[in-house]
Amino acid sequence: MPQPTSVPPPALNSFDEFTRLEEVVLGRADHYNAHHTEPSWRLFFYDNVAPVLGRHTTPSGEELLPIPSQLTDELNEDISGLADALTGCGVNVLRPAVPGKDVDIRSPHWDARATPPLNVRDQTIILGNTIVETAPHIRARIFENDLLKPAFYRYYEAGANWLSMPRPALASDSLDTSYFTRQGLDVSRATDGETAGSIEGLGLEMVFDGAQCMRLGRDVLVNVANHNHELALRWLRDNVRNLRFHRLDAMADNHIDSVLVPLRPGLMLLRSPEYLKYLPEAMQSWDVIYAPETDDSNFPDYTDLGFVIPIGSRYMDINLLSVDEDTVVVNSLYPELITVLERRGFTVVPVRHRHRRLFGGGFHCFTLDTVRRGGPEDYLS
Ligand SMILES: NC(=[NH2+])NCCC[C@H](N)C(=O)O
Repeated sequence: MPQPTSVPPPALNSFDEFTRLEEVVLGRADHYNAHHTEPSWRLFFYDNVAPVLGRHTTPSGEELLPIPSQLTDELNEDISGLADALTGCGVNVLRPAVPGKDVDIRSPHWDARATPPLNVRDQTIILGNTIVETAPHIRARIFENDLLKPAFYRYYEAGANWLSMPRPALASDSLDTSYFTRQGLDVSRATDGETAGSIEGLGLEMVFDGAQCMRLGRDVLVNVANHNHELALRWLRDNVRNLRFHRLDAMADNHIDSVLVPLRPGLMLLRSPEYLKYLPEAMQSWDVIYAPETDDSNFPDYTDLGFVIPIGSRYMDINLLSVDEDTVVVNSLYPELITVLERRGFTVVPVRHRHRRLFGGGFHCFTLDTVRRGGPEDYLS
């Protein structure tokens, strides 16, 4: 009798954001029941949370802000919808391991409630056949990739290369606040009450998230907004020799995937014309779809739920995921964008995603596209 043959895992191959998607890791929100709003978290989300900090801090200085379970349940329901849609498009969907419980972590310098592996785009960049684990900014995320290791070993066994940026200590002086201070903003709402220890002689560290990159074949755009990021760009250039890294000078505080999404060679989705100037010259002549206006009616009303904090902006839904150069998965709660994309000839797969502003991620953030068909093409000449 013929033996059933087990299909070998595919080779890691992901150079861009738009060629045919074959395999993806999709995040999960199990146990996402609190935001630990300690200083590294507040600084990371400062653009969005500064206006509500203070107003929402409890008198006891409690930093663990509970997320109502209804919201996490609804988020998981929407993520299941995304999993089904991707499977329906013929994409193989892998998931991170489940945390199993709430996890409190402690380093020699601080402690934090661990963040579940939801926004898997953030702590890893796939550069061709190389897994690059990045250097977390948020303390609560320092062990997040452990839950992706089953997937990473699967690709490693199949021949992938695997690198990690030096793990930052995230001590009290590690993070650069200059992005905000350059704009004349007071960062004390983020940094006040810091209880982490310091390390003598350690200044600003290499700190960087995968979602600060956009991949375009042999070119990678890299948002550098401060010295933490500057160190990481140098590390990328030194360690990944086969690609060209282009510095985008402070296009955003950190992540750029709710500002810019390349849709196919020569066409990109961009938040607004003011962002064009940050892009490499070759991209400035690309055709652009600007993100259409949306209004508050597309966002849930949380007033009855008591405390919730928006860590994502109203632009989160720019953050779509391409299945191929003609097919995109878009939040059904951004109908204005769906209309524009359909008019441009795209096949849009609508998937509902309600709580994107509370968990800081859209479909691009929730996914790590590990296998796409494209190679190290030159899209910039
Ligand atoms: N990979 C991600 N988590 N991206 C999300 C970027 C969100 C961006 N900071 C905004 O508020 O619009």
